[in-house]
Amino acid sequence: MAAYLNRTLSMVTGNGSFDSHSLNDSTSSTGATRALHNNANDISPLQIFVRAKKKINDIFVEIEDYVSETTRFVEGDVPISGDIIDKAETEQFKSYVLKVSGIREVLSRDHMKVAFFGRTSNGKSSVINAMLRDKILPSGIGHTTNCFCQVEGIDGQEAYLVKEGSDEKLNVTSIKQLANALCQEKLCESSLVRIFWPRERCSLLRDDVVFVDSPGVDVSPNLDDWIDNHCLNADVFVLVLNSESTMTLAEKSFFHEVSTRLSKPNIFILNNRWDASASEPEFQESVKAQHQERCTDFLIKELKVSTPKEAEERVFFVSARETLQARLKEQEGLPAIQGALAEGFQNRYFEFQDFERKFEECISQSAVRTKFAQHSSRGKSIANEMRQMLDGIYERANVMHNQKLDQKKKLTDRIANTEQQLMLVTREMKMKIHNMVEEVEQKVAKALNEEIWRLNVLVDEFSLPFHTDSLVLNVYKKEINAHVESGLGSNLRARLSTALAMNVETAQREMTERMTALVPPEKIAQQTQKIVIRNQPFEMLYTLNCQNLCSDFSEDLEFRFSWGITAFIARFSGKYKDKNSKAAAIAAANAHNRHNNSNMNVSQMMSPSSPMCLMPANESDLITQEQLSLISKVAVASIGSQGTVGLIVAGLMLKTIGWRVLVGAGVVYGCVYLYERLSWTNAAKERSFKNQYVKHATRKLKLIVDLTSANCSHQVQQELSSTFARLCRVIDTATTEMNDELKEIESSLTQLETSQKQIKSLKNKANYILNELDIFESNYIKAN
Ligand SMILES: Nc1nc2c(ncn2[C@@H]2O[C@H](COP(=O)(O)OP(=O)(O)OP(=O)(O)O)[C@@H](O)[C@H]2O)c(=O)[nH]1
Repeated sequence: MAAYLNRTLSMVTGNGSFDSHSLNDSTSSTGATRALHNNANDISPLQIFVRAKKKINDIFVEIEDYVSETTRFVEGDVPISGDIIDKAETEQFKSYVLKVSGIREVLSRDHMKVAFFGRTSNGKSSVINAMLRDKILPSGIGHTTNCFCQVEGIDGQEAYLVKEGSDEKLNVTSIKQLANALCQEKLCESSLVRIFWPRERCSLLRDDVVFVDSPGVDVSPNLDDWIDNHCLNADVFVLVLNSESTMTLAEKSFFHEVSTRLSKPNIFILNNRWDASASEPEFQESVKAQHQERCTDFLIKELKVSTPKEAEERVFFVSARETLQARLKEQEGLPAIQGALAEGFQNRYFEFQDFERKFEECISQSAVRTKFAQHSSRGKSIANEMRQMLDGIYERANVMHNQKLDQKKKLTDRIANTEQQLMLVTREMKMKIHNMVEEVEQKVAKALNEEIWRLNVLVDEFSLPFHTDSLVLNVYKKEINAHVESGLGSNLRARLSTALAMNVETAQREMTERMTALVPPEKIAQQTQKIVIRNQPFEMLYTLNCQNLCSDFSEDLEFRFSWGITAFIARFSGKYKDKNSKAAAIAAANAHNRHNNSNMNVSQMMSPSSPMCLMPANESDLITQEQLSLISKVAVASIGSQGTVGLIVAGLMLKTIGWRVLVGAGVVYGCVYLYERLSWTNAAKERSFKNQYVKHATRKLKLIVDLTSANCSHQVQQELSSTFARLCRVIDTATTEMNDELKEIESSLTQLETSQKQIKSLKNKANYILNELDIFESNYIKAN
């Protein structure tokens, strides 16, 4: 301080008078202190706070953008957010938005706060006014300030004040009434009146310093309220003492209270009214030394807030009134020393400036450290927490990415394998169906042939009363047709159906097992409805339709003597008839093979009108029929001439054998005839009818053996093919689903990769912010 005083004293003239021009020069720009300080360090201490505030504010703008971007990302941009980001994390990210906006809010209100305390009339308001170079706060003898008055800067030109709990902007001249203890309108001691003063008018306000004036510590017992309401965020405390007296217990106990509530508060002690010492120069040094010792002891020993070296720099002897007067004159363009100023004004003035310089350094450092260190650390912890959460999200995204890649590979292999296997299984199944169909065809043909061979047994079982009456006979024919049809059907069913159904079911089961093994079980599980083969077991339909088949049956119930000539002719012609029937059967079978139409209705095919039935198999059959008709004619002609021939034969025989033998033979012949005639009863007719029917039905049924077996094999083929087609559809659906799933996985992979890139970029941003805060701390906090 001595060097500083020597330097500044050089501006004072040799005869001890104050050179106001020198002072004016130095204070004309930003004030003497700042000018000196700027020259020395090239930067105002307060500017450190201003720059630090701007810097941390810029960083928090970045943090706010970063937090919003990250929140947007976790809330909406990540398509599979539910899998890699849980709700709690999303909520946590959202909470950072509020936290950062809260910090920015506090940051915008952050300023350097200096609070003035001391007994009434010690000159607190005067000191503030002197520092602000204007008579802003009311001052006067006695108890003037009756509430807390806070002076802060505003950007506009108009000063105004606002009472606590009100938004009304009051004229600043009313501060004289409001804050004055003598005023009618009483405010609570701890209430606050905020005075907004244009920044342009005061450099300290421009640099974000806020001044708080208080009522005298001796006028109120509510010191706790004061500390809670006005001291906790103060960066510097100024204890304004009256140098004409000594520090009181009230002042001491207030600061004791402050130092217990705040860790190492920055306290300056101004021994104000030091101009009074000029009137008693002989005691000046000893009083000063006494005050200095008591003050430093108070800071070092009692409050324990300063080291001895620091305490030396915290105690000043000033005159606020003189400083204010000098500064007001300077602003009016008048010399600062005009008027009656006590001896030693220059020293007191420069000491006031020295106080201001130390105060500026202290408040700037303290505010940067206490306020911005906290913000910086909060910013770091937010960025760190977010980076950690993003690390976790990235890790989960990575795990999921690998899982999806694995799923993609498995699915691709599965699809390729399914397609390949399906081709093989299809070939195998076609072969199996073909073999089975052939087997069924053979079995049915064999069984039907056997049943036809045993047809007489079935016909013999028919027991409806027989009568030759045409009406009764028609009903009889219908019934016997029905009997044969159902009998054949049930016999075939009994012989074939169970084994066939089992074979079909086994084939279907094997088919189902083979096919379903090609796709994942869960895909099959979704389609069980489609896989269920059938509710009822497979049953073969044997379409015989004897009614139509034997509709052309016409019985011959005329009596015929078995030894008569007609019978011989009939027997002879019967050979041709049999031969003809055989040819027709061959023709029908050929026609069936040619058409190979298994769907053709058997009855349709075998109806009398069917060309297949009537048409001979080939030209040679036609010749045979013509020959037959010729033979019949010869036979009839023979019967017609049998009387003449008989007489000739009888004559010849009579001559050669003798008449006795002939008579005997005639009697025997007659007896045989009689016997046959008499035994031609209804039962015999029925037998004859049934025999004829069996022959006819056998012939007809043989014609449809191939067709029926083809029909049956076709049913089996239909059954197995439809099962196979159904299973193919199931596989198709499953493969389509797998392909869709593959597409989904591929799209998820793309999204995950995009998300991972975004997360990486967000992590980098967090690192950038952390780095910015590190630089901020090393530039502004650790450097202080
Ligand atoms: N001689 C002299 N008088 C001073 C000085 N500072 C202030 N005063 C006078 O002391 C009286 C009280 O000054 P204030 O600034 O009102 O004191 P205060 O501590 O704010 O008082 P309250 O507001 O009542 O708490 C006023 O008349 C001032 O002019 C000084 O340095 N020297």
